[in-house]
Amino acid sequence: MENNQGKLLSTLLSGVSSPTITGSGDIHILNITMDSRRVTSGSLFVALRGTQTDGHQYIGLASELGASAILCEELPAELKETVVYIQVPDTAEAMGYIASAFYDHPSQKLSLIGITGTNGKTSVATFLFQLFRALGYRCGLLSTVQNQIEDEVIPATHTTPDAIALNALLAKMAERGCSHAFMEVSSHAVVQHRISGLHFSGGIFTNITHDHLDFHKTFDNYIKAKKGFFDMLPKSAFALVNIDDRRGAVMVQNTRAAIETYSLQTLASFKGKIISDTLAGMHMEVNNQEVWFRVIGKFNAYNLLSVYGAAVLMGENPEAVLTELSNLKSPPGRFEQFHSPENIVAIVDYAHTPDALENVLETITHLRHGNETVITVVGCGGNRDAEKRPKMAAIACKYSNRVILTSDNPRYEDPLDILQQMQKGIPPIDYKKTTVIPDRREAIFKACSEAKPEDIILIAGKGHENYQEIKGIKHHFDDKEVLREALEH
Ligand SMILES: CC(=O)N[C@H]1[C@@H](OP(=O)(O)OP(=O)(O)OC[C@H]2O[C@@H](n3ccc(=O)[nH]c3=O)[C@H](O)[C@@H]2O)O[C@H](CO)[C@@H](O)[C@@H]1O[C@H](C)C(=O)N[C@@H](C)C(=O)N[C@H](CCC(=O)O)C(=O)O
Ligand SMILES: Nc1ncnc2c1ncn2[C@@H]1O[C@H](COP(=O)(O)OP(=O)(O)OP(=O)(O)O)[C@@H](O)[C@H]1O
Ligand SMILES: N[C@H](CCC[C@H](N)C(=O)O)C(=O)O
Ligand SMILES: [Mg+2]
Repeated sequence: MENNQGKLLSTLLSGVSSPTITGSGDIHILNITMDSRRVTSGSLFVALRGTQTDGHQYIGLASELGASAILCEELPAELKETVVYIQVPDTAEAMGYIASAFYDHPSQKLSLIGITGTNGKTSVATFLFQLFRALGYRCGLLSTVQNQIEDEVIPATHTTPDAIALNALLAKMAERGCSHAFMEVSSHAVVQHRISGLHFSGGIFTNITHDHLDFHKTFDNYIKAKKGFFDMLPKSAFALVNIDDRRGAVMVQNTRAAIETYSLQTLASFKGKIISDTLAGMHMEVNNQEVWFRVIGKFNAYNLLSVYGAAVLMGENPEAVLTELSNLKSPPGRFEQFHSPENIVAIVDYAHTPDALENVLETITHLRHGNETVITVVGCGGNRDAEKRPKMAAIACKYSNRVILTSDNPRYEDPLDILQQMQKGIPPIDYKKTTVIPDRREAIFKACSEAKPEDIILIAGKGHENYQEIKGIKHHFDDKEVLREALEH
């Protein structure tokens, strides 16, 4: 751990392949940071090439602020005698190994399970965390909604934190006696080497569909990013993949880990079948054993199956696992249901990709008894993959009787531009059922005022989020809060 004496630089570099050191490795590093604004005396400053700027520009500043060592890809023109420079081909990758060493390799002290895929990461990680706690283990969780060490909640800023924050959190978990940690592995995290140097006991692949092409540019790159996680798994780990997803096999093509599969459609190590699915619960067969779950929807059948598989692969008793799983509730903002006194059903869900929206709406379609009206309120995030905008509007129309298009974190874009791009996906025949209400609160109120008893409202895209991000400022906004108010109105 970080202490007054710090860590010997040469020890920190032991996992880094062929670093070129200018100066002596025999100095003590008190902390590591990739942000010059956080450099203090005795820091190791890591120069990262980012999307907005290049950390190499801040090397001079970092040494003025007291950095005793600099990790970089290119040496600065002027070297300071009092500073040690370590040159590596990829600073982001090296930072993973250094962060791990700085915190005494916490991932080796726990059973660390990573979950990757376009949708379902938070759900699976949270279910695993809840399950293993129920089975009596001390556990940690790293997720989009929040990080958690046993009962202590630590706010999350990313789905997968940067390598330094990540190792610091894992170290805290190990220190508190956690035996297990469950974390989401985003595709950004793989590409940016946030997970380099970590020791995983297992990896889970949920699915891959359209998202984040603003960052990865092509679908192929996005697949490669996710596959990168399985490529790095050690031989001792398991790689549990959803083989109903067409890319499931590709994910584990080059992995050294033991390949295991789950499926609702075909033979697999963990095979499930949905017997019935209603608002009250889901009845399934899991490896020939019948079980009733509180969480519902086909997508959750996949999530539960992967959780069951992972737990069994970690040596847990299958029956005990199913008993505990059947009691679990959905994580915050994942198909969360609200029932008004007049019996209007409203669902808040974090579906913010075409695939997630389609899954949720298909689930709702299955749950309908007959003449209920389905009203969907949905928007798309600003400064994010624009290709999903018309697709999500089209999907909302396909499955709903009424669609209200609204704003979802416009960030630095004009909300009306985003809405116009969404509208391009609406087939002319559906124009009549669609309304555009940029103000999300108004949109939710409108949906609730139109709904009659038994109708189903879906509020999609923000789930657990408690803000609306506009021009760099996060204004308090909570779909659930507004919904409760609107339903009582
Ligand atoms: C696109 C992306 O992933 N960006 C992340 C990245 O920032 P960046 O590459 O833009 O960094 P930059 O601003 O160019 O700066 C480059 C370097 O210079 C340094 N710098 C900069 C200024 C200065 O004065 N001094 C200085 O040293 C910065 O600290 C940085 O190390 O590195 C930062 C530090 O780790 C992250 O906070 C930031 O996440 C931003 C906020 C973000 O929105 N990320 C999203 C897209 C993201 O990561 N999402 C995934 C998946 C979400 C999902 O589940 O779907 C996630 O894991 O959360
Ligand atoms: N296995 C699944 N397959 C498809 N859709 C799913 C699955 N699980 C959940 N979903 C849908 O996707 C939404 C997001 O789920 P979840 O938060 O678990 O995904 P995530 O992968 O963590 O997303 P993010 O990339 O934002 O972190 C849910 O609200 C639900 O609509
Ligand atoms: N982690 C995802 C979440 C998107 C959620 C949606 N509400 C949005 O803001 O687009 C992202 O940052 O792309
Ligand atoms: Mg998530």
